[in-house]
Amino acid sequence: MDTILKKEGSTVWITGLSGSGKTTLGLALKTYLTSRGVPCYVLDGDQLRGSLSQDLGYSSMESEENARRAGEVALMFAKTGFLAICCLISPSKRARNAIRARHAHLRLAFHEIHLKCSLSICRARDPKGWYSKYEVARLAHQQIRVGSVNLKYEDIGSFLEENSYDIPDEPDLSLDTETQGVSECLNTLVNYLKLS
Ligand SMILES: Nc1ncnc2c1ncn2[C@@H]1O[C@H](COP(=O)(O)OS(=O)(=O)O)[C@@H](OP(=O)(O)O)[C@H]1O
Ligand SMILES: Nc1ncnc2c1ncn2[C@@H]1O[C@H](COP(=O)(O)OP(=O)(O)O)[C@@H](O)[C@H]1O
Repeated sequence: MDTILKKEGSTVWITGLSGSGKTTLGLALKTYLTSRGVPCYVLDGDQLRGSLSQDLGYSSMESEENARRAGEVALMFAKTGFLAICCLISPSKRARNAIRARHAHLRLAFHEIHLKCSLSICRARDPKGWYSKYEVARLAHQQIRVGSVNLKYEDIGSFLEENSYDIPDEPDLSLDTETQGVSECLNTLVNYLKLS
């Protein structure tokens, strides 16, 4: 843990489909780091969408803007020495690369962690009930209301089609949450952070 402690602030960006385990792993990392005195903060897509990004829907452009905002907030935390843990679907490779570039510009480390989990397993997990809600709406040809936003089918994206999520080509770390449990993934992540 010394390596992490000695470092300046940085961002751990956890990306993956809804239900792949971003929040679970992000919170487990926070608990681990906090108990060892490492200052960290979790920025979760679900929470940001009820606050900083409540004006945004889920079209590709709006998701990119959402990621951009989360990236800028992460930078603010990282600049003050925090380890920012971002848990966002962030389906756009372009948006993730732009955030990486912003970090590089400010000489702050950015770790892209991809949670690999197939859409069928995410659907089966359905921790927030979104997949079944969307399926019901799709069958009934209804629009879906999420917070203050009315969603069109073409904007439901990653909930229906795997290819609406850009799989990272070269993530800093890829964790298979389909075959590995939470503690195994956490161990691998912590070991990676200690060495990086
Ligand atoms: N259509 C649609 N697309 C994406 N996400 C949806 C949608 N509808 C609802 N939700 C809920 O909002 C959470 C996604 O927030 P993110 O900020 O991570 O999404 S994104 O990066 O802007 O795509 C996401 O959180 P996670 O399940 O934790 O990934 C969902 O709970
Ligand atoms: N290796 C793993 N890492 C994280 N979550 C896992 C893992 N294996 C199974 N899960 C389960 O998958 C679900 C993921 O839910 P959540 O963390 O809310 O996902 P997301 O934030 O990506 O939508 C949880 O019920 C969690 O217990």
